[in-house]
Amino acid sequence: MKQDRLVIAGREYGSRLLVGTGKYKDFSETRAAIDAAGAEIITVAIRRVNIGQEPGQPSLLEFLPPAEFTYLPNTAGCYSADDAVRTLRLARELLDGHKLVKLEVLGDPHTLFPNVMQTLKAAETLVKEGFDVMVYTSDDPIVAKQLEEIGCCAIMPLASLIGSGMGILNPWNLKLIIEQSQVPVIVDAGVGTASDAAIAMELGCHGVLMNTAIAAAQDPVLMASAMRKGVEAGREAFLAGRMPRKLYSATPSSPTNGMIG
Ligand SMILES: CC(=O)[C@@H](O)[C@H](O)COP(=O)(O)O
Repeated sequence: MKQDRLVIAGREYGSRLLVGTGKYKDFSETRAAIDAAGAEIITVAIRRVNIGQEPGQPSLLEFLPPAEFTYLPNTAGCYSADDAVRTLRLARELLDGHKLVKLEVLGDPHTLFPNVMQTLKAAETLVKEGFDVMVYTSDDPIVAKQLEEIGCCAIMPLASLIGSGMGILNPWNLKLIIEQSQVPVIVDAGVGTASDAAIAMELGCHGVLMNTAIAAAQDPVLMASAMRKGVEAGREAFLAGRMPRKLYSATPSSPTNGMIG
């Protein structure tokens, strides 16, 4: 198969599995899981994970050096556009002018569903300030289009609620978003196991971002490896093109021409 690369904001990646860095036992486990996942892009909650905000404390940067991974600072825990913008400006300072970010503006702490009005507002400001914005959003194709028109470099609709492990609740909406988008569509949140990741990729998503399914597995490193294979298998199945349709009638698998008798 010819080289199949994920391109985000002009940069190419070999892995289509993006992973979070929260909820692990310690930074060593985080590192081991990320290695098993083969991920190149790792997302970091600026409000929760130390990347230099707390001098003297263990820093993720020591375990996952920015020279080896593409950092994707995110705004987990932000409930307004202003908060999200402020958080990403801080990330840019901490990471020496780093531009690639993940925007999420949440609606409430119960559902962690995106507040799309505030997300649109923050996206506009961040794009104007020169950030490359990957954006977490609902699976609403109209909002997804608006975010793309604002200039976001990747659209990241949820599969289901963050941390729920419910898998893909609305493949039909995801399909609509994929069909209309000129930028990568990356499912973010709600993946529970490897088959969910494979389904996202079979639908035509360009990548999958996940955290809880790996970090909260009984064996995070083994699950990370399974996720890697799920994403790769789903991508290959998408590129291969599935048999034309599902039809509840049988056709013999072996040829019937020239049958004896
Ligand atoms: C890590 C991240 O950026 C989040 O958007 C989210 O945590 C991902 O969702 P899951 O934890 O459900 O995979």
